[in-house]
Amino acid sequence: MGLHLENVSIARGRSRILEGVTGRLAEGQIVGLVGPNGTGKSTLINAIATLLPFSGIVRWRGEPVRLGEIGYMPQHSQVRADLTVVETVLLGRHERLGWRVDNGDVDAAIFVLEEFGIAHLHARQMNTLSGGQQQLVLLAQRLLREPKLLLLDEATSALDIRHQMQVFDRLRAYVERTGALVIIAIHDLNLAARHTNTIMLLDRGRAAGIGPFGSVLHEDMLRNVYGIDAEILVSRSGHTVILPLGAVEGRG
Ligand SMILES: Nc1ncnc2c1ncn2[C@@H]1O[C@H](COP(=O)(O)OP(=O)(O)OP(=O)(O)O)[C@@H](O)[C@H]1O
Repeated sequence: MGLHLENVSIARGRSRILEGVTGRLAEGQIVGLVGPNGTGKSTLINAIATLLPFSGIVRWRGEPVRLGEIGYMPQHSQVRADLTVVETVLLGRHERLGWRVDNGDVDAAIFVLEEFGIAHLHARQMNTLSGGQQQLVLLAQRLLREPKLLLLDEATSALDIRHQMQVFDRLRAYVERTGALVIIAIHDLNLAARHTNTIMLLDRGRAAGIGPFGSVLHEDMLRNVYGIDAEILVSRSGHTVILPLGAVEGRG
């Protein structure tokens, strides 16, 4: 059944931030939500997560979204409390844990940390980690919940290239194991081309295209929406690569 969006619109004051966003996103895939700065990606994610009032329809598996049942990681997520890494990951299961944490839960938390290559940090205080390390821990926390709908707002923006690939490999394995739908807002179009199944392109609050990368982000679309001239190449290993050539003159 997946996620169904119909005419999702949001206005703030006089400005329309989302306008008539419509589309169906099937389960069992990674969807890259892309578009230039300020085009409404975070707003759409927040609307799906029920954190913003909107007009239109959002249905997950035919029902309204319930925030407690999905995974959601906002842009610039941080942990301010005085917690260790493993405690932070365990908070992903807080409804289930109550006052008792059993060994099975700790093992599961350590396992997710191992998958992200950061199990060696398990006893560190969160506030002693780098921004990228914190981002990995918070992703591990979201995955420990095993949500069937996972909304990630630029969740790999602080990561080096190896960790970005590691995160997408883990998300891919997670999607294949659980049949979940992962929607990730992302600026790096080459990363999106490599690791997502479907692209949802926003252009000034409207859905300008939904589909496989090549059918949405062709050279004309990059010019019209992003204001860049670019070549789209196929690498020796058969992957799509966007090579930006320059900004189109006269675009703000
Ligand atoms: N609280 C707010 N009040 C008024 N306008 C807002 C508010 N929050 C966001 N906006 C506006 O809504 C538009 C969409 O913002 P949003 O953060 O959703 O874009 P985005 O695509 O996620 O951008 P970025 O890629 O820069 O993170 C922007 O023009 C922004 O200025």
